[in-house]
Amino acid sequence: MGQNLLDRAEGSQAARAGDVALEMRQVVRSYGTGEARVRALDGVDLTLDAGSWVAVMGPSGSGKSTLLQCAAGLDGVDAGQVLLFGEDLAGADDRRLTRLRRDTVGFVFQNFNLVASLTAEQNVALPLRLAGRRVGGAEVRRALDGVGLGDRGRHRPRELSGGQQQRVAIARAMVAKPKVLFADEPTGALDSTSARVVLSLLRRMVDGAGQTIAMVTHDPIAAAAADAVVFLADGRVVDRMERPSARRVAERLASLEV
Ligand SMILES: Nc1ncnc2c1ncn2[C@@H]1O[C@H](COP(=O)(O)OP(=O)(O)OP(=O)(O)O)[C@@H](O)[C@H]1O
Repeated sequence: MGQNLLDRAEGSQAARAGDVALEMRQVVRSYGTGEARVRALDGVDLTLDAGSWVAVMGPSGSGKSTLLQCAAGLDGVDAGQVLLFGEDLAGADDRRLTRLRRDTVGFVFQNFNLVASLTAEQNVALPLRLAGRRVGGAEVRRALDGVGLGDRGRHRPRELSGGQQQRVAIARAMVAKPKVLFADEPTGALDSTSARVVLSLLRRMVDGAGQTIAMVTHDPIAAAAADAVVFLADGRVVDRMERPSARRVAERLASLEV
């Protein structure tokens, strides 16, 4: 990671207006070989402004999860460029990528990915501990307070509802103050009430803390909570909708799925 990116990652997570958080240029990512070769991403161009929230939608197999993995530096690309705050991930060695993942990006997954044997507080503190940082109890409790779970810090995941577990996962992602949060189906396993709570937490991160979110979802209602929706089909961006409504998103998605 370049010093420029490190400086910013270590400073405030709030981005400056006009910054571009993520830029993908003609990104290609294939899997398999020979007959079985699949172009999961087939020339993706995508720009994500800092301080904005973009949902990624598309039919099953259209490349949504692959896009998120490549954008976050969890997976490499075959061709094209991925720039996070202007820094080309392809040019980053393993050490730089590790620091980038630790300092600049956060993740939230559909199945929460909490450690079953740890309490909510320990789960929230884990990424910082693994990164060798001292973690204050107050910092962890503030993060849990922020997602409305200040009284559940000593509970283990199995003692929490799905919605509460996802809120712990959000607190865990946010305690490191990432500039960009990548969320893969964050409401996919939740009932509609819990989903609404999670979506309002994500909105607060964007509006309150100036963070940037890229979120894969199948749910038009979740997508409508974002500032814009990008539609993928066959590994390409085929449309982008600003200020989406659930109805318009559902209609556009249906037209891609036929
Ligand atoms: N590790 C892999 N090995 C081989 N093929 C893969 C791998 N990961 C993804 N693919 C293929 O790449 C394409 C895109 O997959 P991806 O998971 O990104 O789609 P998606 O839009 O997220 O799908 P879904 O909505 O079903 O989760 C699919 O054809 C998939 O089969």
